[in-house]
Amino acid sequence: MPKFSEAIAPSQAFLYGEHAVLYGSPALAMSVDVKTRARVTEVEDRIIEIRSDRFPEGLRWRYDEEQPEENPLLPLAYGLRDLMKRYEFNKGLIVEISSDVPVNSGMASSASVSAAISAAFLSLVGESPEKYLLLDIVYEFERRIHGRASKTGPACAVLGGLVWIEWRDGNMEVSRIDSKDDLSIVISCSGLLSETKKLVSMVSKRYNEIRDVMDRIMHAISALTVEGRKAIEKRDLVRAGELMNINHGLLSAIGVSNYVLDEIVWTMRRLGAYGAKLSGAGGGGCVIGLSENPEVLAKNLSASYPSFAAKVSLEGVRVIR
Ligand SMILES: Nc1ncnc2c1ncn2[C@@H]1O[C@H](COP(=O)(O)OP(=O)(O)O)[C@@H](O)[C@H]1O
Ligand SMILES: C[C@@](O)(CCOP(=O)(O)O)CC(=O)O
Repeated sequence: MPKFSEAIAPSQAFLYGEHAVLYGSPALAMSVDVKTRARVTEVEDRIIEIRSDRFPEGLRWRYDEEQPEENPLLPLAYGLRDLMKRYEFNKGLIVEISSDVPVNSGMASSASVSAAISAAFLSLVGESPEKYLLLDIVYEFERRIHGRASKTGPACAVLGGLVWIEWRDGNMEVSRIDSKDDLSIVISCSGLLSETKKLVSMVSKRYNEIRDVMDRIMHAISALTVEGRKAIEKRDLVRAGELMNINHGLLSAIGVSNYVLDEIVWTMRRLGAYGAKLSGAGGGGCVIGLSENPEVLAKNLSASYPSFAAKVSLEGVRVIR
């Protein structure tokens, strides 16, 4: 039996502060109990092969003989190649990914996958890194995939729970707040792709063009994120929902919402949500909402959009074999 290891990692919902977190604001996100599983198997051939149920074309790369062809899985292969060098692993790997996380949906599928494969690889080579070291490794993957990125997705995938991102002296610091498992949200999917890299650069262009205006919006998002944290910690869902509504309005203002996302947000509100907003990069992807009864809201929304209730995952990435 070839040597292998397997790990499982949760995904993310942005409660407050996406985009603005790239401009110095804090962010609050929830690790979501919708997960990615990755198995990493050692092989003698010097290859990196990635198979994924979401990317049926896969990738196979003889890493010291050929240049790999363009492929959406390439950033993962490059990230693995770096890890293999760092841990002096001179063989090959077959990586099998199966994920319940919708791709390009604002749920940080990229970070969830990167955390599962990094943790599985490290276990294969007999390492059990401290969580914050693993977080830095996953953040490197994230930067390969997106270019400019915050640590929010990696923190949700690695640490689990509610994660707080803030800037101190020019560095992004990550901490876990709260440790109760009683938070659930509703997630509704637009079916439209949310292309993180494209949206981040669109916002950056706008920021450079009308900086005074954009700075004020980012500042308002920063303030509401701080208030949002207080409301979430107190489990004051009414106030937390109200702040989500404000956050969604400001995300619309910076240009990352659209007709479909706004329609889902309004449908959630009409069906009784305390508040709703797009989650992640926007332009498509998912909308999240807070409600007294997320199961019932998700069921009612399902008539119009694929929707489900999702619980906070207190557990971050975990090696399972
Ligand atoms: N199930 C998966 N299998 C393999 N790679 C994945 C999977 N999910 C995400 N990825 C990687 O992450 C990229 C998508 O990341 P991104 O555009 O940020 O979407 P998201 O907002 O869902 O993170 C994919 O192009 C791929 O490299
Ligand atoms: C726009 C941004 O704030 C969130 C992107 O989230 P996602 O890739 O859509 O899950 C970028 C980031 O935080 O890395």
